Amino acid sequence: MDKVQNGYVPGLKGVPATESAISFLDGQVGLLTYRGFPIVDLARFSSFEETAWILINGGLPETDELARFDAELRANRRVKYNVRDIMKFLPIDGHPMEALQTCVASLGMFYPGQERMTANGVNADSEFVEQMIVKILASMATLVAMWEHIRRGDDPVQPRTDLTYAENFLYMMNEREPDPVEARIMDACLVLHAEHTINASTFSALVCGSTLAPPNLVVASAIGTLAGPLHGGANQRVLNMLDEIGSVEKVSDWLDQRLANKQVVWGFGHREYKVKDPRADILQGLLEQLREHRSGQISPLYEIAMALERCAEERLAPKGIFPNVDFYSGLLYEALGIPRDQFTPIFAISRTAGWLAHWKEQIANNRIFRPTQIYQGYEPRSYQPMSSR
Ligand SMILES: CC(=O)SCCNC(=O)CCNC(=O)[C@H](O)C(C)(C)COP(=O)(O)OP(=O)(O)OC[C@H]1O[C@@H](n2cnc3c(N)ncnc32)[C@H](O)[C@@H]1OP(=O)(O)O
Ligand SMILES: O=C([O-])CC(=O)C(=O)O
Repeated sequence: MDKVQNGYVPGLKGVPATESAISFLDGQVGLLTYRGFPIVDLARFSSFEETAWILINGGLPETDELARFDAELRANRRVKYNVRDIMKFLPIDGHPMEALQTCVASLGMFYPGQERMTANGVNADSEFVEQMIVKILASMATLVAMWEHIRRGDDPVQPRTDLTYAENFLYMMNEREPDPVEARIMDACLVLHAEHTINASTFSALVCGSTLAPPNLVVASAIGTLAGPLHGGANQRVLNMLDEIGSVEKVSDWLDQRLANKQVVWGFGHREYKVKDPRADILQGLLEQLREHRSGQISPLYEIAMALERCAEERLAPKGIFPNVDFYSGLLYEALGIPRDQFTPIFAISRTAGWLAHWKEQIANNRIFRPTQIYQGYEPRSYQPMSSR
């Protein structure tokens, strides 16, 4: 039961935090649209580049608009050598989300221009906004792949400009040109994770953006929020959980035990959806596509995941708890050769499009976020110096 006292709603459940025209979801029927376009169509027919453009600019691009945006993204894939040097100082066993946050936070020092945010009394100059959107979005994949090589003690693989965003990411991660079917699957994953109304990390981005902080720090703040296991960090935990279950036969007992211990099942449940997340369905479809492409060869963990979903039909579905976007994504990433602790950074690459779209929307009509609280502490009381306590 959700407590509402004196207007305070824990977790701000159901409380509107902003007005936005970027995405819409209906959690009763499992509908998600970006700028009005259904996610099913975007995942099938669009690309990450076009989806990012749609989110940031509001509608479908003309051919030349998309070509220009794509060319700018390609041209901005390289990051300064100094960013690489920062990575070299980070502990190799640190979580990639921490490495990513550190490096994204540093970008503003290498690409300055913060003073332009408040130029001439307006909240931002549009050229700076567009430049930073491209710079940050283009850098994300490079930073994630760069950390993968640096932590292994290898030289990073330089980005290529002749590949799409998704192809280039897989190329930089795996040091080989990706199979076209695999690249298309990665592209669809990036589309699917790009935006999701006012989730926790986007809210974090909005709060940070509302202070007119620079966009690299807006994204860094969102990365920190996405990292938690109740949010984007669940995708990594799903795979570890499937490993722990071990086999299809053990699923039912494992789930009983888990629920009896009042532990959450990773990759299940959502604040907004009371049906299966539409993206989980699409991701499962992509897993099927990959299985067919590989002549039936896919991780045995996929069978365990499907068995868990079947068991949860009886035990969690009646409470409105279904697989969310994090449930099937990791199985795809693992099949594409990506280490588990890089699953959430991939989510961050994609969600950067949504974060920056919200940042742009926020600063165009800004008011600093400054909510209030219900004070539960002491009445004013007298301070005793240490000597008289
Ligand atoms: C990209 C994303 O962020 S998608 C979400 C990724 N996160 C996860 O997969 C982590 C597991 N899921 C969860 O912890 C939750 O479902 C959240 C954080 C996503 C949503 O949280 P809330 O909207 O606050 O729901 P809340 O935690 O209040 O759950 C309501 C009830 O469902 C139960 N519940 C919710 N999710 C789960 C779950 N995954 N497993 C078991 N029980 C669950 C809660 O225990 C609670 O039960 P109760 O009413 O008996 O106390
Ligand atoms: O909307 C949320 O609460 C979580 C989220 O970001 C998503 O599901 O993509």
